[in-house]
Amino acid sequence: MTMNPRVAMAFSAMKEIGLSEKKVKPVLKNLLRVYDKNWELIEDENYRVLADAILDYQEEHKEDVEKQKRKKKEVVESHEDSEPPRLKRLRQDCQSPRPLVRRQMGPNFDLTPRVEGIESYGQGMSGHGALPLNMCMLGRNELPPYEDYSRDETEEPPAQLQLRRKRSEQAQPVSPHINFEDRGRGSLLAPTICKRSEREVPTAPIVVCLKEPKTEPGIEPLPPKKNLASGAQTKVLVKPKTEPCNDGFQPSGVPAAATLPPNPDCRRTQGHKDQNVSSRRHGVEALPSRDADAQGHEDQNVSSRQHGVEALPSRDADVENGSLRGSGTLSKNGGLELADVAEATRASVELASSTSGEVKISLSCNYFSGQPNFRLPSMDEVFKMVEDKCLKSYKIIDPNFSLMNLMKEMCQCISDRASDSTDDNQETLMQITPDLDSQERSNMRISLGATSDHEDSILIPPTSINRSVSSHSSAEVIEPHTPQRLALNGVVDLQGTIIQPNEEVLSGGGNGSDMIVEQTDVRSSSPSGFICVRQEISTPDDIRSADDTLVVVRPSHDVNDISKGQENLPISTVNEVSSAPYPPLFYYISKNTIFRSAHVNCSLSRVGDEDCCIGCFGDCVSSSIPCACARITGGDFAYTLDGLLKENFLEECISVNRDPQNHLFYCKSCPLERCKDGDMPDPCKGHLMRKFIKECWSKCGCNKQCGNRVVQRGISCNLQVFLTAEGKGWGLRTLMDLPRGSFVCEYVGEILTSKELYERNKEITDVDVLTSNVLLDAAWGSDGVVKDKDALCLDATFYGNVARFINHRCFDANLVEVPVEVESPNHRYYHLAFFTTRDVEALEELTWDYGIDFSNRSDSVKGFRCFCRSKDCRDVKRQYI
Ligand SMILES: C[S@@+](CC[C@H](N)C(=O)[O-])C[C@H]1O[C@@H](n2cnc3c(N)ncnc32)[C@H](O)[C@@H]1O
Repeated sequence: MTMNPRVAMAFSAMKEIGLSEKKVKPVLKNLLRVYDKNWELIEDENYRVLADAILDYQEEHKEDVEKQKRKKKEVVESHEDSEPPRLKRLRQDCQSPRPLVRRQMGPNFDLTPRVEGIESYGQGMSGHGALPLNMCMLGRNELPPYEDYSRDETEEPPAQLQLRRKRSEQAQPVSPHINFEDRGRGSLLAPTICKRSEREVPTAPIVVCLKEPKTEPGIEPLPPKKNLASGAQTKVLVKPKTEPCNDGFQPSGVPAAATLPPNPDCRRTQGHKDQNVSSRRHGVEALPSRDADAQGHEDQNVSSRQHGVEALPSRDADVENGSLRGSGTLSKNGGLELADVAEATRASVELASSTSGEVKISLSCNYFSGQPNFRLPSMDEVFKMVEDKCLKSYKIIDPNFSLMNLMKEMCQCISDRASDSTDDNQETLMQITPDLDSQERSNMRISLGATSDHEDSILIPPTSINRSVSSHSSAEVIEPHTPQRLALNGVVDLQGTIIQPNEEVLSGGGNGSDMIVEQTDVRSSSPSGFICVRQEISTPDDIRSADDTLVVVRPSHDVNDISKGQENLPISTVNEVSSAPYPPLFYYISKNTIFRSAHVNCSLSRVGDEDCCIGCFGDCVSSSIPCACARITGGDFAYTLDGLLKENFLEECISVNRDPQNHLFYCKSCPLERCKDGDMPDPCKGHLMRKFIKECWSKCGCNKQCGNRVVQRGISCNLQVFLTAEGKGWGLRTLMDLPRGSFVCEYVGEILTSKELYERNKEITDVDVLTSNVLLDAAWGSDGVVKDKDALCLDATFYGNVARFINHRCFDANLVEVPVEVESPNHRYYHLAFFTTRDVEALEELTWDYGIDFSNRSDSVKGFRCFCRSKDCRDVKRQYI
């Protein structure tokens, strides 16, 4: 049914002053009824009457329920003898549209009914001729019994409704906190909280008391429009009648004479009572609840207070305990059109908070109309239960143990931790930052919850976010950024074998135009409108949000040092080519990190005497007799005294790359093939046999400056990440001349088993994110079947170092990768180190040969179109075949 535009306008006007449709609707309906659909009166002064009525209703809710009940009871008792109980048939047949109210309005207007013949009831009660009867919150069938007094239209109405203006004739600002001043004498806008028997007693006509609104600080007065007061003296105001209310709302179609069910508010009040009492014991102040139905939330708030908790402003919270059930009953039995709260399903309570309130723990209950008995229990009850459980389960015997204190402490710890910028362990914290596209907007914020007031950026420990932050929790907000396809869609082993999770063809290269850029706009897909973030993008699960959208959150880059101080030298980032901002975000790590199941046993106990040089002292390389650590390299160290790779060693490494066919071995049962889940794995495609370096390490007697400790000392040349002009995307270059055989950097990433990587890539491929991984297979084939747990890979897609920027160059790349054992003597796990294959000049790009076979369609298409410009480019050759 289309909404009456005037109703819509009224809703909209009220919305502007913060009154929800749900609150406006019942009051408006009753006003329309009372004012005989005289919209002008309602619309006058920017809906002042309506606003007043609503706000007074809310205010009235704060009244003590018992007091009202007592009053009502008194009224009932005082009238019981004089009035027949003929109240049930009210508006059933719409036959009594008599003017019941004399419309009057003066400068001091009253909307006070004068009940002819029964005037004494009201006057006796209030002194203003008003009876303590709520009109505005009554449903249609709750209209007061005066309608039962069949009267002729021409007769004097049984009551007069007079708007009584108390203090001034001027229009007043509408405040959300206007009080009725005559609440004590039973103003009409209070919710009906009465028993069924009370309602069935004949009572006096409707009384609507409007009083001067008070101006709340900070609320601008509404501009005086048509002055209600000045022109009001002759205005006909109110005529409650028994017609079906067809004022734009959905008709109920239910006979109005039905006996009213118990008012939901009664239950609500009761429902909250326990909670209130309970909460007070904890002695904390409650926040004002924005939309909360005054009484209901008052209770809730009180409840919260006692736990040191504040009741959250809950959008739906004005339908709280029991009210859902109550409204349903009303609708069913009484056809109460106003009871449209069945869909309201949420209640939120803040449980604990840090001292300054920036960190809070809140409880949110979702329930549905299908759970009519849903009632938020007393928090004390709950806390007691949990504490008892804790005592039972965890044997916490300290009688002072308090869950509330625990939660408070937790909030405080988070707060302290989050704001402790000098923390040494800062790397374990996550900095929520803007994407680099919007780096200038550096004050990106995290909002802990959609309604959080605290929007300052904070650091959050990864573990606290991993998996827990989703669209549902309305957690941190971060601008969506553009995860870029990083490298190869598959694992490139050192020979060029690629683990291909599937045969999907990926296009694009490393440049701005060809590179496939994945736009992950989580905002658009997040139900809450917030962007979901994950801190650890370490598993396929982790990179998906609750709504199954890829969520990529990485820390921001420091353009002056992409390593953020983790390397010996700062590594700057420059873009001299385009307006594209900075590289895709990732976690910079300078050391390999085990993802989950990778079996990397680096314990000292596994390093036998034959694998270290306990007896050495100082610098092993300068010693006349090479130590045990040189055994693997044929009794001679791979490094020169200057720390460069020796010529012959380097040549061998290069030739393995350039002439792979002569350096291949084949697994009996290749873990790469096994991990693809096939019952009949394909035969091994071959792996390169490489030459290893073994560096001295902790169990060795030499010192840190020993010449056989090159890779483990880390980067020692000036490097820079830059945007290539050839369309390869970001690349790495040296800022200084490097002699041939210089160590440049190691390939650092997460260590995964090949199975894990396969699964990850499969998952990532599903969402079109390219990966950047290498296979640590340099020693495979040497001793039979490689166990799955030993088939290790490095993945720098999410966690990596500067090597993830090294682009591919066919054949004559200026870097070569060399397996280097440091901690582990068993060849399964090693470091992959890059050395220069020739002298490299400052500002030259550093490249290595990924070993991709561009002639193998399935390999090359998953990689990229090569822009290496090598005269031996395999991709170019393929095109000319
Ligand atoms: C390990 S990443 C290198 C860094 C990458 N350019 C970046 O911007 O992050 C590998 C990716 O760079 C691009 N790339 C590397 N070498 C390339 C080449 N010779 N030609 C074209 N694209 C290349 C490809 O997109 C490849 O998937």
